[in-house]
Amino acid sequence: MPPPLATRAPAKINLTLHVLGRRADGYHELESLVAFAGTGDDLRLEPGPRLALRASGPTAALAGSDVDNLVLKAARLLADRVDGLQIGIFHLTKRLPVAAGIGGGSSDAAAALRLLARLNELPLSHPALREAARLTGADVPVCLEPRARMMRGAGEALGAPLNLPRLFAVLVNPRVPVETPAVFKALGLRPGQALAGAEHQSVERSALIDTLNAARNDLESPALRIQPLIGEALGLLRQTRGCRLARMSGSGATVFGLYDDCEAAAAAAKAVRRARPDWWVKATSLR
Ligand SMILES: C[C@](O)(CO)[C@H](O)COP(=O)(O)OP(=O)(O)OC[C@H]1O[C@@H](n2ccc(N)nc2=O)[C@H](O)[C@@H]1O
Ligand SMILES: Nc1ncnc2c1ncn2[C@@H]1O[C@H](COP(=O)(O)OP(=O)(O)OP(=O)(O)O)[C@@H](O)[C@H]1O
Repeated sequence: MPPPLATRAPAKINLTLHVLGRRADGYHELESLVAFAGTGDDLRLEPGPRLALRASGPTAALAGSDVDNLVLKAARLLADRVDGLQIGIFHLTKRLPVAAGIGGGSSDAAAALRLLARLNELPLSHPALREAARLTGADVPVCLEPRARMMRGAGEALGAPLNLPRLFAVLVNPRVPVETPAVFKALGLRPGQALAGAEHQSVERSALIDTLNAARNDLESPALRIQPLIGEALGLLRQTRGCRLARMSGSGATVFGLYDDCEAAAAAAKAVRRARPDWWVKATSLR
């Protein structure tokens, strides 16, 4: 029996995000340790002659029109590159907050490519798949095989998968969208300009949280200027018992807190929810 054509599109978390500078083409050169959460969207593919998307779930309406969905963009880019590609109708269950720095759209697009690869018996290393991922968006290549790893360049240069210890986390999003281009713009780099103090850092497995504490997210302060609720979310996490690190993911507004065990993460999520019942708050694990 063929394997079921369904997959999870997990949230992407930038445990670190160092901006090295801005390239001549306007994109920023990054160095980011990326991990994936136990929470995410779900995608299913029903094979058929027509490419289409049916989106449902609590945040589906926020993701914009189906024709502009990154799931279809990725599928079209792959169909343009592989003769006779078998396609079908995608069913997306959308739960992740949108424009939230946790790569929801990117992970959905990567999930679509994984399902098309499975249906067409293409390896994930297939050049057409890699190219379709890269052209869909900067975060899509790292989401193609969602395992913790270093991401460099504009997102296209990926390190080998890392066996990180499981991290217990709370994700908090104040339910305000933050647009990625605006945050990069607020960083204020000219094309060709390096970010002062930018240096390469290697990440060791041991004492991972201490290592993470020595790193940072360079998009945090420009994003905070655009959306001050990010600061409130960070402040709330820092007040929770046992919070070892609180930081923003990607270009925001989602922030994450790290804890030593899942009980501490669950208690912290409860405390944040009590303070802000209107926010999206999720206790999860990252790896
Ligand atoms: C901030 C991160 O989430 C970190 O993982 C990603 O770099 C952003 O990935 P993404 O949302 O998939 O980005 P894209 O949709 O490809 O690009 C959105 C916009 O972000 C800016 N952008 C993105 C990635 C990058 N390395 N440099 C950039 O300057 C560009 O202005 C681009 O027009
Ligand atoms: N499947 C999708 N899910 C969410 N947003 C989508 C999707 N397809 C297209 N979009 C559009 O993409 C934009 C970015 O949404 P997304 O949730 O991927 O942002 P993000 O989490 O900030 O991404 P990143 O962390 O990669 O910067 C939104 O403006 C949204 O309208």
